[in-house]
Amino acid sequence: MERKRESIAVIGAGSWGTALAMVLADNNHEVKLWGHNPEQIKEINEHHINKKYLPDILLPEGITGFASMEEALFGVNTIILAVPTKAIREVIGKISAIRKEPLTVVHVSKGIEPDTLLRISEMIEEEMPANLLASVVVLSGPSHAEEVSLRHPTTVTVSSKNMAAADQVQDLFINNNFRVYTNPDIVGVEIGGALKNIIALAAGITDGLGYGDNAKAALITRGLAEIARLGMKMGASPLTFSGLTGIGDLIVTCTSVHSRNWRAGHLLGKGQNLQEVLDNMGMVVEGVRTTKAAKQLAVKYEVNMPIADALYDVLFNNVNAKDAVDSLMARGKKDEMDDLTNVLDI
Ligand SMILES: NC(=O)C1=CN([C@@H]2O[C@H](COP(=O)(O)OP(=O)(O)OC[C@H]3O[C@@H](n4cnc5c(N)ncnc54)[C@H](OP(=O)(O)O)[C@@H]3O)[C@@H](O)[C@H]2O)C=CC1
Ligand SMILES: O=C(CO)COP(=O)(O)O
Repeated sequence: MERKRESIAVIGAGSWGTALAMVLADNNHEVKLWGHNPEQIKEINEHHINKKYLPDILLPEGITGFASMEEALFGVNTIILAVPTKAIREVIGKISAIRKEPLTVVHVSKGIEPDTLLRISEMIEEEMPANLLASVVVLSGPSHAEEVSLRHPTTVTVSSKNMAAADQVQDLFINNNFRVYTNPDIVGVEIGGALKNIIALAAGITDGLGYGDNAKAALITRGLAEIARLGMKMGASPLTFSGLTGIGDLIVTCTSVHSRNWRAGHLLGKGQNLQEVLDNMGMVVEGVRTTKAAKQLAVKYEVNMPIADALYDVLFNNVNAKDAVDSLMARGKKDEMDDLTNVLDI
């Protein structure tokens, strides 16, 4: 494929920002990787390694690290925003204070903001002055940074209210290891990506409790049902939940040892408390904060979300993990398609 070389800034030098910077560098783009830790940026520039996040990976020469946001943004029209959800507003604020020209913002984070209940593209639209924001695109799907950095086959989806911008982002990233699809359903893509982390925490918990594949299959399937119920009420297409950002991301996050959400859940299931777990992770566990948002969304949209509710009780109300599983199993009888058919009106 004939590809125009572009200068692109990746904002956030954690696992995902670094892995995506590698994909862009492999595609011959000039990649400016911004991080807020000058020591880490020095290490990236001098040794081509991001020791904390991808310790065994040699970064391509096409990636240059920047600790100055001003320098990172100079001469770029597109940024990849790869920081945890809770840092989005602060980082967009920094960018907006510096930038004079419009930017396309590609966000790759998976979360929902508690209290405002905004999706990430909505947070960006709210935080960034309209004259600086050309388009917001989301890139999401089943994609652990550890495997992307090894150039293992990976598929993701891009979505936007402006699908011409999503098409351009597809062209920036797509290559023979990293296959990028488009989907115009931005609500479904963002909701699926954010809420699968809750189910992955729950799957880690059941694994930690010593339960088996039956329990995990139940969580993935019934988790998808509750994500779809909520997503459809929020305006998503039901079809999106059968795609990469729905069942695809649920499978990878609930079954992979790379998943921080699964790993955190596993430690909880083994008996550690939440603070101990988070202190030991050293990386973002988005599902914890998203569980608070999901609990609020379930109330707002009047959707039944028993797994999210049970997880909320384990995380924030000191409910014992085994007791939470027992209560889920002891609920009243239901039809498998209850609530889904109501929302679909069939
Ligand atoms: N890792 C993965 O495989 C995937 C992750 N994602 C999503 O990408 C997002 C980022 O995750 P990921 O890269 O994995 O997270 P990591 O924990 O690996 O890295 C987070 C990065 O963001 C930086 N950061 C945190 N707070 C701020 C801030 N206020 N200002 C500037 N930088 C900050 C961290 O810096 P410091 O080192 O100083 O803490 C670190 O460099 C999440 O929403 C995640 O769900 C999506 C798909 C795959
Ligand atoms: O979103 C991811 C894979 O698609 C990464 O999941 P974790 O944040 O649980 O590691």
